[in-house]
Amino acid sequence: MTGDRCTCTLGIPEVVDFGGTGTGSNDVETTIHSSDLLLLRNLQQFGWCPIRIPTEQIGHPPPTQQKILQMFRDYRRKNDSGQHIDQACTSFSNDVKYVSAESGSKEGTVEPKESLEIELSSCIPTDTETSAFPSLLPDQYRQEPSHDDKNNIIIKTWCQAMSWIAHQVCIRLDIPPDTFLSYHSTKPSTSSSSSLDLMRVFHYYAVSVPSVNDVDNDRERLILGSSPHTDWGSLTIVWQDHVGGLQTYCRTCQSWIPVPPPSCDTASEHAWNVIVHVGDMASLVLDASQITSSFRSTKSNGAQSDCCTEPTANESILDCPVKSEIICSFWPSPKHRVVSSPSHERVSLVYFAYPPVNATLDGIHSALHNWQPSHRSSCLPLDEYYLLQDQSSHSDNNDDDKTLSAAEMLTAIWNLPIQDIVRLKWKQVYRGGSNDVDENSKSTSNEESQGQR
Ligand SMILES: O=C(O)CCC(=O)C(=O)O
Ligand SMILES: [Fe+2]
Repeated sequence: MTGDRCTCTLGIPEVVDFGGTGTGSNDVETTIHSSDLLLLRNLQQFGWCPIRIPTEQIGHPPPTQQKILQMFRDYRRKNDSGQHIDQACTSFSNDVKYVSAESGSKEGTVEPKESLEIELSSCIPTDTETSAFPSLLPDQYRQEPSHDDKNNIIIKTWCQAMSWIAHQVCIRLDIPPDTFLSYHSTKPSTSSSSSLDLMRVFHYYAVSVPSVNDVDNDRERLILGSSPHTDWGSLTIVWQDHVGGLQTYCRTCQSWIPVPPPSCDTASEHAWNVIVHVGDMASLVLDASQITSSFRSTKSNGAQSDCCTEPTANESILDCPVKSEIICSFWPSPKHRVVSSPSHERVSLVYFAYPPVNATLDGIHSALHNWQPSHRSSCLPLDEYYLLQDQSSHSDNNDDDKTLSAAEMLTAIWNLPIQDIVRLKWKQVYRGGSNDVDENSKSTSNEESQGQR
């Protein structure tokens, strides 16, 4: 099944315009208030929503394909000239990491792309720099910066812009931003250094489809730049160029639906056209079915519930498992993938936002207790959440290791600090090489890794 138009009645979500002037199709939906409702409706119905933000709100023009491709050329030129012989992973500065091939599935299929990666904590202006967003460029950089400095500043500016957009989504929906996000744009110094948020700049190669033999004639051959997955965190903000290739899975009509790329007209410097994806953590804490409440009800009254009693010191949390295999969430976590084009290279920016490092899913669930997103919810099997899947490659699996079911995994992570959950996931997706994952860094330093979601 390819990216055909969805045949069910759901269609695709309408663009939400943060500028309030609308896309021209329906003026009723274009006031600020109704655009917030549309955003909420889209996240409830689809788990994702296209958003247009006028450039003047962000203060910096959106990326262009040309600019991003130039960055990768700059990196390669520098690398070829041997300047980074000892730091194969470091790009324009110590903050920006280059990641080459990635293996995106358990089977180890290599995804034809490269990326540059930066953590939000590296993007916050220090006290000596300007802290006023969106005037991000420190004075020192206004004098003739080097090529690398320019790339470095631009990437940081994009990262801040994407972080700001995630923050705006929460504000517009009245979600306390410090439940879903670790960073307030109004308080740049607050706990930024311990944020897990990161942005990746992707370059997907144009890959031609191998010739189809007779046996496979009726099956379409797709090259996946990013294999199907859900994102682990709270919110993901994606900017894609006009080539497109991002697709989301419609669980109703069971087919892949293209996420429309901005047309060449709208891909102008006047607006940022992005997509917000609900991440697994956000979806799980917005549990409408109350399956995750069984932990708290046993904790608060210590009584036997239909789950079990709170584990004693000698029992593991796994003695108190989630029984259900299905969750009904106010916001579904959308499964998505990227299909490589046979003829056009594609670029994107992907910003992965996580809750505060020391928060727990349980704590966020409680904090959002009074946040009523209305009553619509979608039910999906727990094993649809990649956060709850064991993403270790088959060859990494020791036969003695018991693989946890998705329900057991949810039980196991429910009260863990977010940073521990994410560390666990990095370990699962780390591929190959003799070096251990550097737990202080979100990057692996060898040739083949799997992307953070
Ligand atoms: O490049 C894109 O458009 C999306 C990639 C993605 O979904 C991811 O890296 O998690
Ligand atoms: Fe993703």
